[in-house]
Amino acid sequence: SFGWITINYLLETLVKYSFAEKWEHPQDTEVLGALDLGGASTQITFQPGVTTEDNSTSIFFRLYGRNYSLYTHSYLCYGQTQALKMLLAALHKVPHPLISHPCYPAGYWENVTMSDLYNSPCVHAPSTPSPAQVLTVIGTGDPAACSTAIQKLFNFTCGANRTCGFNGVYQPPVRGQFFAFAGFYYTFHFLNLTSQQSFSNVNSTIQTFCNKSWLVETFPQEDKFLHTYCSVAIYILTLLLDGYKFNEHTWSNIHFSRQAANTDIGWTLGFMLNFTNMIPTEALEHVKGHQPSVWAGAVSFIVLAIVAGLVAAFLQCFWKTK
Ligand SMILES: Nc1ncnc2c1ncn2[C@@H]1O[C@H](COP(=O)(O)OP(=O)(O)O)[C@@H](O)[C@H]1O
Repeated sequence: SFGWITINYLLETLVKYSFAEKWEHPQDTEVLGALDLGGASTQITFQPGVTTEDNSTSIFFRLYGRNYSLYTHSYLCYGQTQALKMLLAALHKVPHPLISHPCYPAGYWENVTMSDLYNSPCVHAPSTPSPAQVLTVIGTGDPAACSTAIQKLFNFTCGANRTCGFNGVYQPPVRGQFFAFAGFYYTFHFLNLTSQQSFSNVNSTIQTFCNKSWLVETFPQEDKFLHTYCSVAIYILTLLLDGYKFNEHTWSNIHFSRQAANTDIGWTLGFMLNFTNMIPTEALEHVKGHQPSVWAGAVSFIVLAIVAGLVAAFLQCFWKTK
């Protein structure tokens, strides 16, 4: 998606706009980083503290008369839908039709067909295709095993003398404040974790939730994502901590948000703002009008001239008739 590039224009503009109520660039403010978790891919963008080593992960642009150089990368297949698919495929012991799933609640089960599971380029289909075969997924509600299984979806090795995100992708150390939205927000909102809770609080809430058995009565509202919240919560922790290398100290720099300045955040809005050129490249010029004293003098002169003209016309008529 275009989002991870344009979201920075959007966030910066909206946040600045909400503070200043003007479309201009206030001085000495930092660019906010953006963390986006979509269905198919996840994106990270921020202004690094060091010059980036790798041009394929850098973007440059001009905004409000200033040049920006950002780090950005999009990890395809690491969006929440595709990541859960990779997890399920990894838990599938071919040709066994039962899959025990540590991230799903104990007591939960569902049927999926082989074609549902292996219909994506993010998972490798088994060598003997049997698309109609039905697989039964059974929840075991085991957060430690869930975490281990999710870790295996990532490759954390990184070449010497460099820093990485994951799968060998170069990434400078995270820096500054971040907005985490879309998939990051949905699950954390459900778990009431969007009000800057401490890292230990977040961890214990997720552990407690993941240990719950499947009792729909506990959550009376209809929610088609209910059975996925534990998997996604643990996936988010793994992605942010082991993937992007946040830690318990930098955790407080992540703001899980749906909105900035009363506007929903998402890649579509960023794309639209970028596409319609609504965000200025150059700084606003302050065009000065007249000084108030000059303006008042000019108005007084015009009023006096009109009055004098009317008086002269009246006198002229008066003398004529006399
Ligand atoms: N209310 C919700 N609760 C939990 N997950 C959701 C909710 N709405 C959407 N999702 C999931 O969040 C992911 C990202 O959503 P979205 O940002 O709309 O997707 P995309 O960027 O792929 O268009 C999708 O995988 C979707 O299944």
